[in-house]
This record gives sequence, structure tokens and C-alpha cells, in this order.
Amino acid sequence: MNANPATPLLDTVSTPEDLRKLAPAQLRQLADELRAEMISAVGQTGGHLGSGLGVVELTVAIHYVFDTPVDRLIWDVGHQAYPHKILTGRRDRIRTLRQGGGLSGFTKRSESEYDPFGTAHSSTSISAALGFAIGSKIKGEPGRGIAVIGDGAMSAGMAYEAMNNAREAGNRLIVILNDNDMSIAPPVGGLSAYLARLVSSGQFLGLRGLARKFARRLPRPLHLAAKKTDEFARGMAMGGTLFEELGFYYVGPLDGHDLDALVPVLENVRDAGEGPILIHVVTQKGKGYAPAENAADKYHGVQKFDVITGEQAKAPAGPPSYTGVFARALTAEARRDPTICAITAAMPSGTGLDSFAQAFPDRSFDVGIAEQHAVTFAAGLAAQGMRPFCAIYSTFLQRAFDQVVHDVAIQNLPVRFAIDRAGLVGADGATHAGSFDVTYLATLPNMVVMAAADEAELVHMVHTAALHDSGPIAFRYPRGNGTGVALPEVPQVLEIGKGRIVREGAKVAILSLGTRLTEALKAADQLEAKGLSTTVADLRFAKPLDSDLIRRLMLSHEVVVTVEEGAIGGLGAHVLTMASDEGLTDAGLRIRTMRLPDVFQDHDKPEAQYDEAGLNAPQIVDTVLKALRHNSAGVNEARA
Ligand SMILES: Cc1ncc(C[n+]2csc(CCOP(=O)(O)OP(=O)(O)O)c2C)c(N)n1
Ligand SMILES: CC(=O)[C@@H](O)[C@H](O)COP(=O)(O)O
Ligand SMILES: [Mg+2]
Repeated sequence: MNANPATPLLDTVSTPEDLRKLAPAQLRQLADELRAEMISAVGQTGGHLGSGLGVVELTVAIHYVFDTPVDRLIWDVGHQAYPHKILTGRRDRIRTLRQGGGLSGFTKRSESEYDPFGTAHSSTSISAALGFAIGSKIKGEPGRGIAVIGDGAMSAGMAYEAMNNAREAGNRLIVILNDNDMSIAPPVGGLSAYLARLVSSGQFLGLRGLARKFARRLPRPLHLAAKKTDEFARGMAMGGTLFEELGFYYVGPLDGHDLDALVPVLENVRDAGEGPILIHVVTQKGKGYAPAENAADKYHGVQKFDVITGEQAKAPAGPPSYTGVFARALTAEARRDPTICAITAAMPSGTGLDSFAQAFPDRSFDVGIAEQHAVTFAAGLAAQGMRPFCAIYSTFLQRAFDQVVHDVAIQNLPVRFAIDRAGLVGADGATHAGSFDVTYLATLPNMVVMAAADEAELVHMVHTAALHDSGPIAFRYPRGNGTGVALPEVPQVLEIGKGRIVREGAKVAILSLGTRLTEALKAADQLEAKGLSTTVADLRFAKPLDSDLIRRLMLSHEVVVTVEEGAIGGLGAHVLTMASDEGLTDAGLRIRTMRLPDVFQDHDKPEAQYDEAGLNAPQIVDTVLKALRHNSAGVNEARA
């Protein structure tokens, strides 16, 4: 018991070992203190709030009952893991969340032994937990795989691939379905309706009902043991659930905020003979904090906020967000063209399609966390003569690469890809960086790949994509706000594969793709101040390249530098390939490609990330100067 009641219990709990010394009766107080600490911390840092609030009791109960970190606990997506981080030795750093050098906003192996697996992209937890479970079983080591997965994450196919394979793990795999009837937006699809039926069909299980139902689900020896408890009553048979059909013992639904129900069930499950087991807990996203409970999005992602009022810090009024510009441009296109429709994979607000859906509910589709399905669904729509816009963050589109190749590019279907969060995204870090879309798309035959240099260009690209019926086309744009440039009254149709000269010079040419254009122009000013006349081109297209423009600049300038917000294999690679194919590099032309470094960059502010990546104006200037200092011995000083 807590020696000094005046001391908050949370102050006595640094790790789960400390937690497990508490009496069950103390867990309620601990959970309340944990919730308060999380609200206080996120009020100062911003981040993901609603999800973590909903799993405070679950976090306490899991660490209380199971032998973490020997039992491998994996939080699907990981955005709900702040209470987990506070209870696993990171309370002292919780106010560094999502800041440069601070804690990650998701679970991360390098951060703690209590984070056995990094998460952030959804629906990976069951597969990973299965891996841990089978691994420890084969090695004869103790330890289970415990996956906590949300109802939203359960809408992704990968979760079923894992469950289909789970029988191998026996009782070493435990899946806890955290059903709060929310994704980022309200959940969609048949699964959501099914879970709602499960929850509504049986009352929340109290201990008696649980002992009854749970006992019925256990293999005979344990069933008999359960029979002895004074709680046991004649069991009621629960109709076979989807999960039981997949080979899981289904336990639930139970109240995920009731520690008196959670702890005994988890203890039973811990000691159960067979498996795998799926425990269905029902929680409330935003639980315990009225501003979150009352918000439509349950405060899924928040800015810093006043914990008393819940009022979030407002970003200073500035240029419109790229997301908002995209959504308004697409809505205008859809007014003009009834075949235009839009698809999101559970990110209606993040992609701006929530506003599109208000205007065109019958032409807007939220398919759940199902990017692979989203792409092939779009391919089907396109094959049927619709003009589908698939709006998926760059990083999440990675999950559907084969669908882009196999179902869209090979068939040359006119699917439009609106790729938001292109480039470095800041606080979400490496898992969410939009680093690879130019690399993985511009390599595909038939694909057209555009990158908007500013919000006016984005309007033109939405229009160009809307009218492009001869095959797939993608346009990318970053997280955050535009440059403040005036938006066009009338969008232009851009000529496919044609870039534009933004600034005329003579000695140095900077070939920019996307929003690095601002830094390229700053660099040109600095180079001009050093007497180096600099041309700046906005190539607009990574594929097809504007070969005429690039050739002309290469034949008339001494140094050519490409700059892009993407990894190797993107614009620079294509320009170098074109130059070498045409022998343009034979005459000693100095070409340098500037791109994201070959590392996964941690979270920080985007401007700091681009500084670290070496893609800001001073680094562009430095690259040019080093290229000009290239000495006759052929040793490139740039490497020095
Ligand atoms: C592959 C992928 N697509 C989209 C997202 C964006 N995303 C983050 S959390 C979330 C909703 C998750 O819902 P749920 O699993 O129910 O968790 P909850 O927030 O309700 O706790 C989504 C769509 C993601 N992380 N990964
Ligand atoms: C956890 C998750 O994957 C999403 O909530 C993501 O963090 C949203 O990113 P944006 O904040 O860029 O919309
Ligand atoms: Mg949910």
C-alpha cells in the first residue's frame, strides 16, 4: 500500500514492476492520476490525445497482469501509447513528445525495452505479436505476443491476414480489440456495424457474466476450474463471432474502463490453456476529459491546449493549407464534371475530403484504413468511366504500391493520385515522412508525376489531372500552409511534361521540383550576390521530364543542380539518367543532385528537418560553390 497517502501513487510507479506491487484496489487511483498526467503533458506538447485517454485503464491492467517486457506488448498505430510511455520509465520525458530530440509520438524500439515493436502505420500489431509469439515458442522462451488494436485499425486487410495465420501461436497470442467506435472519423463499413451489433447484443459483461461466458470458452480443464468459482452460472452460448470463426476464443464485450472487470479477465486469459484469444473491450475515445469526449473527432490530434478550457492553440492566420486548396479545387472540378469522385482511406479530414463529401456525398468514399483496396477500387471506377481522385498521404500510399503498378499503371487506367504530406512532415517523424512517392511512382511506365511548387500550382495540377484521361497521373504537395501566392481565378491546363523558367540566369541552373522552389530562389539571390548569374526552373514534372528545357539549360550553363523533397531515385536520378543517355555529361558539365539523405530522419520541426537534410538555401549555395571549385585533378572537392 502507498506508505504516504499524500504522495500520488503515480510518483511511486516508474515501471510496471512498481505497478505490480500495488493492490488491485489502488489501480483506480493510479489510472485517474495517469489520465491527469497525460492531459497535462499533451496540453503542453500537442499530439494525439483522444486515443490515449481511452486506454488509460487498459494500459494499467495490461501492465499489471502481464509480465511486460517479457510479454511483448504492441500498440497498433501507437498513437495511444502515451499512458504506456508514462508507466514504462518515460514520464520524465513525456513533455518532450514529438519534438526534436524528444520522445516519439509512436512506439519505438530504440526508445524502450517496453516498446518491442515500432508502430505508426496501422494494423501491423497482430502480425508482429504473432511473430514474437511464435519466436518465443520455438526458442522455448517465456513471453506472449499481445496486440492492442483499435476498431479502425481492424478495418485493414493486414489484420485479417494475421488472424488467419494465428492458430499457430496457441495461447501465446492475445489480441485486445479496443473498440471505441471511432477511427479518426467515425468508423465505416461492415466491420464497424458488426462490432456495434456485438456490443449491443450482449450487455457489458460484469464479472458474473464474464465468468459464465469466459468459462464456456475455455478448454475443459480450465472450464471445470472456472465452474468452481462462485461466479459461475449456467453458461450462455454466445453465437460464434467472426473472430471465433478465425480460430480465436472470443471474450467480451467488456467495459474497457472497468478495472474490476479488466483485471480478472486478463488474469484468466493469461492463465488460459489454449488460444489464441481475442478480448473485445469497449472504450470511449477521449474518456475522462470533457473537451475531448464532446469533440466530434474526440481530440484525435490536438495542438497545445489550455487544460482548463480545452481551447487549442490557434495557428496564426496565414496562407491556406495545401490540403484546403486541394479540396476546394477538387470540389470546383466536381461541380463541372459529374464523373469526378474522390476516395480516402480513413483520412477524410486530413485529406480535406470531408469538405468534398459535404458537397458530393454520393461521389465521396471513405473506405476505412484500406489503402490497397482504395487504389484498386479507384481503378475499377476509372475502368467504368469515372474520374476518381485517390487522396492518400504519400507515406500511406506506400502500402498500395503493387495495386498502383498492377491495377492502375499496367492497365493505364486514368486514376488521379492526390498525394498529400509529400516530403518531410515534422512531428510524426520517419514513419510518416513522404519521402519515396516520386521514387516509387516515376519509375512506372505510363505514370505522370507532378509536384506543386506552391498553392497556385496545385490548383493548376488538380485541373490538369481532372482532364488527363490518357492514363494515371499523380500530384504531390506538402503538409502545412502555402506560400501566400494569389490563387488563380481560372485554373490552367498544364502541358504534360513541361516545366517553366522562374528566373533567368547564365552560369548556374537550379532545377527545382515542388516547394523547394522557395529555397532555390533564395539561393539564386545569394549566388547572384556572389556574381554568379543563376537560372531557376520549376520542372513541375518528375515524369515525363521536360527534356528540351533541361537539355537547353545543360548546354548553356556550367553547373546544374537538381533539388527535390524526396529520396534518391527521384527527380535527380531521372535527370542524371537523361543527361548521361544524351552524353550531356561527357563535356565536363557539373551536375549535382540534392535530395533527402539516405537515413530515416527523426521527428522535429519541418524546417529543422530540411536543414538536417541539407535542402535549404545555404546548402544549395554551398553545393554550387563546391561544384565550381571542382579541381582539374578530377577530385571533387564537394566530397572533401
Ligand atoms: C496505414 C495507415 N493509414 C492511415 C493511418 C492514419 N491513422 C492513424 S490513427 C487512425 C485511426 C485509427 O483508429 P483506431 O484503430 O480505431 O484507433 P483509435 O484512434 O480509435 O484509438 C488512422 C486512420 C495510419 N496510421 N496508418
Ligand atoms: C496517427 C496517425 O497516423 C495520424 O493521426 C497522423 O498523425 C495524421 O497526420 P497529420 O497530422 O499530418 O494529418
Ligand atoms: Mg477506434
